[in-house]
Amino acid sequence: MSAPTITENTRTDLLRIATAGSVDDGKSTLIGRLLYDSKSIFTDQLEAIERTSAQRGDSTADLALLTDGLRAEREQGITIDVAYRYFSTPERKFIIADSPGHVQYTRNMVTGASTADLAIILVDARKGVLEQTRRHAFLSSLLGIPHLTVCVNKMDLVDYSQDRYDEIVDEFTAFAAKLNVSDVSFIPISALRGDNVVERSEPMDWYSGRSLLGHLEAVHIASDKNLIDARFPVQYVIRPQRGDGLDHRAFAGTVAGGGLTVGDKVVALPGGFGTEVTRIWGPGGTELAEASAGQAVSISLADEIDIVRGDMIVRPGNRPHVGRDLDAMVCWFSESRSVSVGDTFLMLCGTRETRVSVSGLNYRLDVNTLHRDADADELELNEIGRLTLHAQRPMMFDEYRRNRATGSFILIDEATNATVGAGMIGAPVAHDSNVVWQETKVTREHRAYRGATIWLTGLSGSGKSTIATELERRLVAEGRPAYMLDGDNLRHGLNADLGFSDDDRRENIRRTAEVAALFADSGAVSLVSLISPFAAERQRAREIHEARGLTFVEIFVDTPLDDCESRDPKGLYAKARAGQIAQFTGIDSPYERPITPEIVIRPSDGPPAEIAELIIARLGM
Ligand SMILES: Nc1ncnc2c1ncn2[C@@H]1O[C@H](COP(=O)(O)OS(=O)(=O)O)[C@@H](OP(=O)(O)O)[C@H]1O
Ligand SMILES: Nc1ncnc2c1ncn2[C@@H]1O[C@H](COP(=O)(O)OP(=O)(O)O)[C@@H](O)[C@H]1O
Repeated sequence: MSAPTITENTRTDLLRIATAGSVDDGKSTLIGRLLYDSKSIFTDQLEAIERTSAQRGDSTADLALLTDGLRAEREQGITIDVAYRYFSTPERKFIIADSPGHVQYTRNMVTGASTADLAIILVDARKGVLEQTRRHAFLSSLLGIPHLTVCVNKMDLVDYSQDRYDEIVDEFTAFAAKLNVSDVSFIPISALRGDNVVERSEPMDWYSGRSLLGHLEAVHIASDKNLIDARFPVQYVIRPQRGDGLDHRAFAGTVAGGGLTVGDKVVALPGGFGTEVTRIWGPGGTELAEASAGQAVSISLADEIDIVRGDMIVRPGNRPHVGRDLDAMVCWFSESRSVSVGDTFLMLCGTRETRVSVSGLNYRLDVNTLHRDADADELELNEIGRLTLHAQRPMMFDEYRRNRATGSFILIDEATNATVGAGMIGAPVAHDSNVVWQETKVTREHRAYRGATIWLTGLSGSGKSTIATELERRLVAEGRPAYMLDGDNLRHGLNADLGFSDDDRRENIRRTAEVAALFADSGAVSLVSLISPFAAERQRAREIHEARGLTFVEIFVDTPLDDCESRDPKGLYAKARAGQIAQFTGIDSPYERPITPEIVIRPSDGPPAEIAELIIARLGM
């Protein structure tokens, strides 16, 4: 049976709208007007509103009752802070997140707006651009909402004055220039009277643009989505049940970027093992050929890899950052506690949860002036600042501006389980600049042995590990401290978060070089057995040693690819040839041969034991 293909799933038929503004700005009325004039209100609701308005003696239906009714519901159950209203026209479907404008505005706006395509900012024509307007505009830009629509409301109360409107447009434009928003539109409206909401306004014939609804129907959002970076955070692992026809485990989740197609080569992070997508199911179990961002699907993979909730399936050549240190803009929500350096929280980033500690508060931002206060030592309710966080286990993430789903997280108070903050990731952090080198009193002269690093490089199966094992055995037998640092083994622990992309291999080599240098510094002989395919990285490993006065010996285990492949001790070449492992060195990932290694070993040099003898003799150990 052939699976149906979804070629175009950009979901441009749905527009998610966030609204910002306080009750006084007429937000409820505006939403009500949109629903009312686009005939989206259910008749029974409408009758109830007309009844209530009549009871109050109002001459027209008070549309704010539509959303205020929701607010009353909300007050009973504190969990729903953001109300979602749905309506549609023949052009499009709309979801409006109505976040109440009270004291918790940051939380509500962040919660309601984080997936929004467009934010409506309401400005009262009489009051103009207020502190709150700037705050909302800033939050919208921070949240990466691609389109901003400023509705200058209550135009009827300023006699539909074009001058007043132009003044507000100029003032807002001047502020927005400092923000990172690419698309800002302005519409003069009267939500109460319906001017330019759904129908064009007669008294404002000087305005030639679209009505708000016309604008919402027309705004182009297809190109806003990240269709490039395939990201599939695993939410659940579905194990096969007897008789369900599933012969493999399946992994359920929502595609958080790009798309996945049956047959795609993928890797599961942080483990980094490569495999292939074999099947994709949509909701209700329909089999699909592909899935794209926003779709909830389950997938199965060709290999039985150990994947758990919180892991991420991505394409081998396009990976998110994997790391434990990151920099983020954090909005603080908690009334009961502030955040400062040293605090710990649970971080939920996509489906992955880990404990984090705050390792730096770089600055607190004044959202009105955009001034950065670098002296701030905490963030309180509704404040926004840039924090550096250190996670207990590796996190997979993208920069927020690249992917809002994989670039955001929430912070949870471990004691109360309350969500206390939300963050938008700026960048990974390489190291902590506040760390200084701690000198020790024990120098190399005090140690019984001078250490060194013997670095074996070569293709997989070339014999690096076999030779290193022989060397280790001989040296230890002679009482020399020696320790083998094998690529495979390190990848089970220290380097478990790394895969086989060029970047990950570089990091793998860098870390291993650092560890080898520490062992060598302690007086041991580090026996590194790492493919280490890049000349520049091997050179860096050498420099790490030489900078500390440590001996570094590069041994090139020069076994031709054909020999390695016919040995194939782990069956990996066969898998790589069958396309089951991507980026395999020598097959579809490069190996740069060393030009001037200290020693070159060839298969004709004899069995591994003899080779080890030879090396020890050559090095005079
Ligand atoms: N795609 C791909 N390419 C190369 N190797 C792969 C790959 N996937 C898994 N493996 C297994 O991982 C071992 C290599 O790890 P290294 O840390 O030495 O590699 S590297 O230095 O980062 O290039 C290597 O072990 P060795 O055979 O001992 O070298 C393989 O067993
Ligand atoms: N000099 C050699 N001559 C013949 N076979 C070798 C030699 N060195 C290693 N081998 C064999 O080749 C394979 C190499 O595997 P391994 O040492 O794990 O390579 P690598 O370190 O590159 O992963 C082993 O099965 C080993 O017995």
